[in-house]
Amino acid sequence: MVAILETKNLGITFGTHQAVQDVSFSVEKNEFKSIIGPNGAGKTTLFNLLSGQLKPTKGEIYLKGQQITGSSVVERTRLGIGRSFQITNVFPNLTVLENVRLAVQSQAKLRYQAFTHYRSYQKFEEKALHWLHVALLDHKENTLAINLAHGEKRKLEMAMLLALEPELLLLDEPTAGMSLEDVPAILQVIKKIKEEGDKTILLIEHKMDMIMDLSDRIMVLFNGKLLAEGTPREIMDNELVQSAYLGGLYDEFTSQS
Ligand SMILES: Nc1ncnc2c1ncn2[C@@H]1O[C@H](COP(=O)(O)OP(=O)(O)OP(=O)(O)O)[C@@H](O)[C@H]1O
Repeated sequence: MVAILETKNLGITFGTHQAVQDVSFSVEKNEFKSIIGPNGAGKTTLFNLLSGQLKPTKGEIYLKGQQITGSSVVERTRLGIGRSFQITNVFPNLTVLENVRLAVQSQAKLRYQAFTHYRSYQKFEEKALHWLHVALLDHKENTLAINLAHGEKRKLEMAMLLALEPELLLLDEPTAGMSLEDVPAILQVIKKIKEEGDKTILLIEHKMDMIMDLSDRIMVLFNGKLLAEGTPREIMDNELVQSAYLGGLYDEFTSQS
């Protein structure tokens, strides 16, 4: 197995607070790995370190064997890291298709320095329609983003992220702020991406049934430290995890299965 992402003793301190401490892990190519942990455990901060929004005060990050610890966000995007945020981030007054086409165009520029002239336009639009299809939004292509329901905006965001063609997807709580009825749709999109089989995915989520359903492996963060790592079953059976974090959620899951 090839590690697409690896961290060694990664850490960051804000003032005296060690938000992430000595976190070492690796993610294999095409693996689906989730990160769980209570509020404030350091999950989003870890993502910020991986995507380059924050620079670590300690440790190293490697992407496909290449050290990227000091690389910028743009450089990491070019190298294949794509990151979603907890908040929706779309152009409200453009249509769904226009939003995704812009992402396709910026990917072309970023990767191939292609000049975006009118002959490329049709190609960009075809690609954009493909990503809308993957994100289960094909029927909404002409809708203004501002008029989409919240769940649909998250799907659009996912389509825009996919349009950047990242090898490694960092998904930060894709169901955040969603109503319960919207959750199955985004879950369906993530499953579809997983089934296509050519993406490595790191997912932060609080919804345990979703985590159990999707993950090959799970990492548990607690007070900025990596408390445990293993298959969903290993994590469920891990007494340290149960006592430190899962509690009621664990009982809820086992009574369902
Ligand atoms: N820029 C910052 N400056 C100071 N403290 C920060 C900063 N970013 C995060 N923190 C602190 O680091 C800790 C970890 O926060 P983080 O947002 O990573 O947790 P989380 O596990 O993602 O939580 P949640 O599940 O609520 O999103 C928290 O105590 C937070 O207050």
